[in-house]
Amino acid sequence: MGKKRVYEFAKENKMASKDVLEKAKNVGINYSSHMSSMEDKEVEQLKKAFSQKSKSAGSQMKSNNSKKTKQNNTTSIKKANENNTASNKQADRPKKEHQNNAQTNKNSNVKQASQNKQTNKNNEKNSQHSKGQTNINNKKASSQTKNNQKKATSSASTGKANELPKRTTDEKQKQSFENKRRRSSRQHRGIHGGPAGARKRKGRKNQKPKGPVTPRKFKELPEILEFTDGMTIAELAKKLHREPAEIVKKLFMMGIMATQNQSLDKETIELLATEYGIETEEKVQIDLTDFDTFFEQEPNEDNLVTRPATVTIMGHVDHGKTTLLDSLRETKVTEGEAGGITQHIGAYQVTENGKVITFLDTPGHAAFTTMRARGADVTDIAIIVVAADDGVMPQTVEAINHAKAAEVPIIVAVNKVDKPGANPDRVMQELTEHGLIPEDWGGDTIFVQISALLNKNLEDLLEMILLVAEVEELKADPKRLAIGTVIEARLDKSQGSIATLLVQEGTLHQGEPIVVGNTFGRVRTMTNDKGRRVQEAKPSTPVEITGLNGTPQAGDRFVVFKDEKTARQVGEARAIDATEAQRSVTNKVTLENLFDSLEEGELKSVNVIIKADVQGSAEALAASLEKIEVEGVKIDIIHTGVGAINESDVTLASASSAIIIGFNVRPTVQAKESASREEVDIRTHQVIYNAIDEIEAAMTGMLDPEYEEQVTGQVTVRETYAVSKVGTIAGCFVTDGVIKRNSSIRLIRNGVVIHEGELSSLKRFKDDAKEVRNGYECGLTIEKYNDIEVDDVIEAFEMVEIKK
Ligand SMILES: Nc1nc2c(ncn2[C@@H]2O[C@H](COP(=O)(O)OP(=O)(O)OP(=O)(O)O)[C@@H](O)[C@H]2O)c(=O)[nH]1
Repeated sequence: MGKKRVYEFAKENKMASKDVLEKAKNVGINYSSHMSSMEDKEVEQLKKAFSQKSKSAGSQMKSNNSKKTKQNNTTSIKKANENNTASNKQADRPKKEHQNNAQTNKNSNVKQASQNKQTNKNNEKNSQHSKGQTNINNKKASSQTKNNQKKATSSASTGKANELPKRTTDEKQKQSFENKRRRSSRQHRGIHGGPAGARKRKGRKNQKPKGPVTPRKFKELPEILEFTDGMTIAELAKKLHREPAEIVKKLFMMGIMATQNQSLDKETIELLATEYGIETEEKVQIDLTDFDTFFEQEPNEDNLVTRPATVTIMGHVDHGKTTLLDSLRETKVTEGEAGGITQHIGAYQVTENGKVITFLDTPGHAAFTTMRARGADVTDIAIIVVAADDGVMPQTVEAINHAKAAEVPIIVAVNKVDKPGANPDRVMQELTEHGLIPEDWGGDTIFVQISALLNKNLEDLLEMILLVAEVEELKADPKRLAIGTVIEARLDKSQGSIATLLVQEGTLHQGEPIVVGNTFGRVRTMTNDKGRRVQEAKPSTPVEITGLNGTPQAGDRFVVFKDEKTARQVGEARAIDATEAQRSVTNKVTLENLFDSLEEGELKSVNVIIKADVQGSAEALAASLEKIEVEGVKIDIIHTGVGAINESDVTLASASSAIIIGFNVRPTVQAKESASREEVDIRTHQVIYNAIDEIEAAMTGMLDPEYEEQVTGQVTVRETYAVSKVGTIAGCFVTDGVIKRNSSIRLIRNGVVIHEGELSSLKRFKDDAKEVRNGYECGLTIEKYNDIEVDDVIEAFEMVEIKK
């Protein structure tokens, strides 16, 4: 038996590897990780150190659970601090405890004093993010944080004030409603501004001496003025318990002219508050449609509990990713569940030593990166599978780089060790070049040699995952409203949209209002990875849900809201935002926008993908298309293939801004869906020439059109009438061709062009005319031009595009 490793020692002594590492450090032994091997002498030394510790910590070390021990210690430290007895014991404790201690000490006064209050608040805050306004204003807003104490006392005195820094959604909704009302009332006043304003002024003049119409009870100024940027004077007046007129006056004295309904900026409001001698606190409005708000929310430390790790398996093609996922699923999932049949929902959980691990069921870094690209970082640990008989391959390197880019810890699973040509050492050697050095060679990467096919060493792999998870200290707050990420989503004929969600924080319950990506709804049903209906899903748990009004996409994030109304509003707003965003970035090439793309210099060649019923037609079409060249713009065939246009063609087209031409083939349903989502242009034809013509026409159309002037007719001015408000009307006779209402004109006097412009009216007798032909009389006026004289000649012309 070889040397003992740190994690084995930890396991034997029923404690966390992390604690062992720390203790070792304290006694002067530096292990690089939990995989480090221990000298016998060190084992003894550590045992001694721990037994001393257990003496000094009293009965607490007796606890079996190492985590518990840590917590117990911390709580006891807290207590000790409170009693001011901690200092005697400190020398004995490991470094981390010192840190804890110091921190607790530091925090204890401030924290402890406010904690009761704060905890309640936080609880409320965290568990009710649908109520929107979180404590952000505490962080960002208050320009006067020094005033916190004051605030505390004032808020303590009134229950309502106590809640103020935390804006609830109700308040937020009220606020946005208020804003709308304000806007509409402003508009209203805009329309009826005169009379309303006048009435007010009159009223004030007449009634002021007699006192206000609605006598207001005198109220003290608030101690803190809570405001939002852009508040109106009227709104501020309410907050300040003062008449708006008084504020208008005050501002006037400060040199700021403003009316009651005028919005004031932050600086002015702060100035005004200074005038009144009170402090300000800005309330920052949270945009509920921005999910970052929920994902970046400070956790409520008191609620944090350990959560399962989420693992993604990556590696080169055929190195055994799927086999590993299947083996783990078959041996581990079904094992624990009597008659359990695993469902493919995109993720599943296995239990090892009573601890749960969540595996994402889509192997490969493409899915991993797509998720990341959409802002979803769900993976905690990456397993890089490398076949021992094949070694490090291009996609192995890619996978390593993807994992490194995501800053996710890596475990290497050297697979297929059962194979005759297996050479695990070579794999290790090759991986060192990519920064993955095994523990035995002085590095800190965990390598496990497995055979996914024969289920060999899978337990070891799971144990290592648990070990890394433990070191990572993965925690989540199950008490808040759930947030997380879509793992998979599809449209089902009978059930509608089905999405697999991975809960990342909070607990998801059946029936909750939810916004998923740009869709929303209520969680109608929840099914777990074993196909069982469940009522709730805790952090790191994947569940399949129904009840959404649309189908989200993998990698979309979800947020649960307290009430359906907010969920609907947020969902609808996000859908609108997404449509607008999509509209503004239409960079996909379609035959329609081909010309614009070329004009902006984005394209020098047009990428085309050809799918045909037989290879011969595909090649013929490709050859013909490649011959088209219009003004230096060429066709570039990036892919040809036989068979229906599938999703992969669309993905390729989307990634390379290509147009897909189908000859005698149609797109599959999925391809059609994905093409409309990705805005990929698919053109299908039965006749080769039509396909060529269409492309050629589009390419011709996309070239800069050239125009030439075409004179359509001539008229002579016979009379002129000066009409006030209209200008000069010319009574004319069409001597040649035709003059149209939308013609451009040139006014010629004695052979000299004296004006060029547009008509502003053209009439036959009293009626407006679209055009007047040769031999008829007409009346006309010229836009913004009145210097028309009898015998002037008016030439009508049009700019006509020259066909190439
Ligand atoms: N001998 C042996 N063969 C294995 C082992 N693991 C996987 N294989 C075989 O290797 C081949 C590829 O395995 P997959 O699991 O499909 O590999 P993959 O990495 O998922 O491949 P892609 O999905 O194409 O990326 C299959 O024929 C497996 O049976 C193993 O441990 N030992």
